[in-house]
Amino acid sequence: MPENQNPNQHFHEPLNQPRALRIGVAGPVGTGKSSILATLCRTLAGELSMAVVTNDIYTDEDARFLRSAGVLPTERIRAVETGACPHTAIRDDVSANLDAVEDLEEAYGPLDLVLVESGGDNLTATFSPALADAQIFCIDVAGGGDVARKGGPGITGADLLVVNKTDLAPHVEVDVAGMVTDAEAVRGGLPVLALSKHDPSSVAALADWVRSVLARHRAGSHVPTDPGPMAPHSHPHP
Ligand SMILES: Nc1nc2c(ncn2[C@@H]2O[C@H](COP(=O)(O)OP(=O)(O)OP(=O)(O)O)[C@@H](O)[C@H]2O)c(=O)[nH]1
Repeated sequence: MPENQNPNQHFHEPLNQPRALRIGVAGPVGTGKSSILATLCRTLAGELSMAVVTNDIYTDEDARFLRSAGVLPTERIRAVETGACPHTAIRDDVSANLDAVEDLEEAYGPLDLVLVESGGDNLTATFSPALADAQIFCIDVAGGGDVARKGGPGITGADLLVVNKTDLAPHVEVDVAGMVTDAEAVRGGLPVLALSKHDPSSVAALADWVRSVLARHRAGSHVPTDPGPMAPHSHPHP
């Protein structure tokens, strides 16, 4: 083993199979990222071979939620405990996540689709294009109607922006159409989807978006883009 090599890091032989499409799902705490993964698994697992990687700072709670939801065979759901700012594991040093994705591909491949959920964070987290071929950024109406105007790389540059929990809009006095218009104004033509897990037509639109990215990935015409770096931040070091 070369000097300086991390003994815990696995090394993967190149797989003799097409690589799965990797879609990252990021967004602030509680906006519905795990629910989006569960919805996509329920909708697409009958037609696609899928796996999931979750990121939590201290626990494997999101993975346990998805396992208990019964949306995929439990062994296809892996948890990465980031043990640090969740930005780090999806952006600065993606090796633990890449390990998890490649382990799943080795064990259950060929896979069509791997979904990677970021740890809940503020508005600034984005995936490195080295980890995610495409990324969904999720905000929700419960965060208030002005969230879409606040910007940040996920809102302005993610491949898809989801405005989630639209069924709650009347209860929190938010105008969903206005929120979507605000978001579209800062996204330069990139798509915005108003979603509720209780609204089948919006769920179908989400699944169709995934199918369209997968078709481009398979055709070799999908190019991962970087929504841009997160805002400057620092980590306290004990
Ligand atoms: N009414 C409604 N509730 C939703 C919807 N999507 C998610 N929720 C609820 O919102 C809460 C948070 O959802 P999660 O999917 O756990 O959110 P998350 O972003 O993964 O949360 P963290 O991993 O803690 O950041 C749960 O109580 C969900 O049931 C929706 O479309 N409508």
